[in-house]
Amino acid sequence: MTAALMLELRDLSKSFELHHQHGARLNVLRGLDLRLHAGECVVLSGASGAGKSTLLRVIYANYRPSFGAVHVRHDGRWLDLAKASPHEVLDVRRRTLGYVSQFLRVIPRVPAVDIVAEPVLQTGASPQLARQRASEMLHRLNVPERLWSLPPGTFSGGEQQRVNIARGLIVPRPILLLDEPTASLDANNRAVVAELLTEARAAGSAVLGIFHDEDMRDQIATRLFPMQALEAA
Ligand SMILES: Nc1ncnc2c1ncn2[C@@H]1O[C@H](COP(=O)(O)OP(=O)(O)OP(=O)(O)O)[C@@H](O)[C@H]1O
Repeated sequence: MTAALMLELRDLSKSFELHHQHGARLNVLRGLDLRLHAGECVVLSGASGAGKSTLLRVIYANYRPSFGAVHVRHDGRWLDLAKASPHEVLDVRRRTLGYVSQFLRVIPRVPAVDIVAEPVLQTGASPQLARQRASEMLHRLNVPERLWSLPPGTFSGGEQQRVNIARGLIVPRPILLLDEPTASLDANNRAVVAELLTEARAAGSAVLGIFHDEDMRDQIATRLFPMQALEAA
């Protein structure tokens, strides 16, 4: 049986208008096509500045593409995020499309365990169950228990990153976008993340990510998607 197509980019282009340079345009993505299936892990490769993060932000609808389509399978039907309403984008983000970046958005005074538990609460689960699931994730990612009840503002870079990954992976998502989520992790914790991603794929998630670490790439990528910087117009 062939795996379900989950995401399809068609003829996607993105350029930025540089307001400080008399409206010059910077072309970052041009005519890009990509298909992502359930259970795959496609890793974006290419030099710094090739547009890898921009591509993930366009898919997550942080940036609107200049041209082309971002078709996402949402609730069994196809939706073009390039044309979707803000309400539809929020619904897709809540139930279909997860995004884990390098940085945790710290909310003052909210303990780590509650930051991780929040996506579970949003599914309608009880606070007890959400906290239990959050504790399991934090434990798995080797975040010391003494930190769970503290807000992560003062945590180390790697500790914050692990809280961020725990939050990003705690609820299974049909499509997962990962922008270097393991950049500050040691080899042990990278291996845990690789394991969590393998489990997510086995459960049917389609993964698209940026990983500069070669070991990590070798462990998780089912395919590479090479990208190249374009010349400025
Ligand atoms: N909001 C923006 N406004 C203007 N230019 C931007 C914007 N976002 C990205 N760029 C430019 O787009 C190009 C691609 O950036 P991007 O961050 O996508 O590259 P990348 O491949 O992810 O690089 P790296 O591996 O260094 O993170 C860069 O030249 C960057 O300056």
